[in-house]
Amino acid sequence: MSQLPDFTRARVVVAGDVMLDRYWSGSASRISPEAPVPVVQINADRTQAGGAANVALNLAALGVQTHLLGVVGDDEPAQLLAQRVTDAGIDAQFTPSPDYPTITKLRVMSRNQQVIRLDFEMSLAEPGAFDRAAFTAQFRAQVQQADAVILSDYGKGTLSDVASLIAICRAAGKPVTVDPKGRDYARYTGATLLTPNMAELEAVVGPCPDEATLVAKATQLMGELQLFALLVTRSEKGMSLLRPHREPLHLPTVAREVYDVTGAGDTVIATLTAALAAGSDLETATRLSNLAAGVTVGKLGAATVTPAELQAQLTPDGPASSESLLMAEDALLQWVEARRTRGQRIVMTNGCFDLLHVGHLRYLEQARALGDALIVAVNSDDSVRRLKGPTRPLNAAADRMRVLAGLKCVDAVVEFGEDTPARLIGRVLPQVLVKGGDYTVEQVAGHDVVEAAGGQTVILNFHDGYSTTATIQRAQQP
Ligand SMILES: Nc1ncnc2c1ncn2[C@@H]1O[C@H](COP(=O)(O)OP(=O)(O)O)[C@@H](O)[C@H]1O
Ligand SMILES: O=P(O)(O)OC[C@@H](O)[C@H]1O[C@@H](OP(=O)(O)O)[C@@H](O)[C@@H](O)[C@@H]1O
Repeated sequence: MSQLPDFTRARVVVAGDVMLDRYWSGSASRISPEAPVPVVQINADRTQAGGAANVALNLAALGVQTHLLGVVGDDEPAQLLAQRVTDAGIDAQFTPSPDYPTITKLRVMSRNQQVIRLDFEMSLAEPGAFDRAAFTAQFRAQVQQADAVILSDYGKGTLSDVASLIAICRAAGKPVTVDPKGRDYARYTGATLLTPNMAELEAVVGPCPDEATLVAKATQLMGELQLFALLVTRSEKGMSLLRPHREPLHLPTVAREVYDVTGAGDTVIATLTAALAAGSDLETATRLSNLAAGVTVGKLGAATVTPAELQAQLTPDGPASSESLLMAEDALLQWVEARRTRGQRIVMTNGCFDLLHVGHLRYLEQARALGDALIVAVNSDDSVRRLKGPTRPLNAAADRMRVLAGLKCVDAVVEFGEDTPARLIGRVLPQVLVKGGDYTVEQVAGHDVVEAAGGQTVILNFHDGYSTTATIQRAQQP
């Protein structure tokens, strides 16, 4: 997939805890004479839509026809919030709650850092906080015209009868994604998909110290709640998509720089649901949401992502210098992820490539033809010495890799230090793993993990008469 779905044809309803994010900023150059606290001299007051309203902003920034339902007080923050969402082209219906404040998060900032956050809120779960029947009636009406629904639960009480809202979506046959809160997940039974972050999930299923435990516990929860899927967002570890009877899909983060992670979860659920509503399949929608989160964490405050920014993540940069094909392992994983998201088939092979000869070239060209991008993993100098003896390699790893990177058929080059690249292959999980004809499939390091993940191992024909060792021997003859 190299094109984005057409988000403008999607119509999505967001219901949940809307809030106003307020930022008071100024310099902090002295400590108060009254108490050991910094004095911030405020010179800027900025407001932004937050919580469920930030989810709506993220949808609108993608071009989605967005309808927002929430509860606000009778106060200045309510007016500011209404202004922010209307400016973004969102159709908002706010149910009044005159005796309660509009939920407001006031951050006092200095040098782009929070000095303190002040929350103004009272639980909207209390009976009589707002006209719940009117809210539900508006929700029901909006759902009928929607392609998909998002329930953005920050535990403030707007969604305290979330089970009946999910039932409305199900009866209307509309997908409903939920950003959950609290410990009682039974109330989300029957939702299409939940997007807890790690802390939210662990609060419900207990500690998940490793990926296997996470998958086991999340899979059990998914079954109990009869979900279609569960997407666990894992901060700097990316995200994991779980579906019944399917292998988990673990996506590493693609963030190039991380500045402020506030609201990344809002971006995830908005992008994922927008893509589903625009006709993408769940795996593509998840990959897009991961790319979008990678963009948003590079921005200050709760932020949004435009289709142009998302498209830039999908579009390869212009002609790269061959040096840029030399990658460290983590950079390679991000590179792989971006290509997978574009639907590319990744091919991987490995070797020492000490003296490159035409047999190598033919085999690498054939390997490249099996997919859309070829990664070559190269043994480090120590690894070559262990395999081939103390006189090898003739060329240092940096030079061997640089020569490979100059070949037209090679798209990425990475070094590995172990005797075999099995661990690295297990991280990359190429769709096609290739070796030359001097191996059988069973002898190819990493073939088992690649095949378990649905990939294939290919042994290419051996080109007789070409070998580095034979070339060295010829050169040594008097
Ligand atoms: N520190 C980080 N480094 C890189 N990516 C991050 C980081 N924090 C969040 N992300 C991205 O944002 C997504 C959502 O963030 P997460 O912290 O898991 O959820 P939430 O914002 O709901 O607490 C992650 O899946 C990841 O793609
Ligand atoms: O839950 P509390 O802390 O009371 O309130 C929510 C806030 O922490 C912030 O949570 C963020 O989302 P993420 O949770 O970072 O995705 C965004 O929605 C902000 O707009 C919002 O102010």
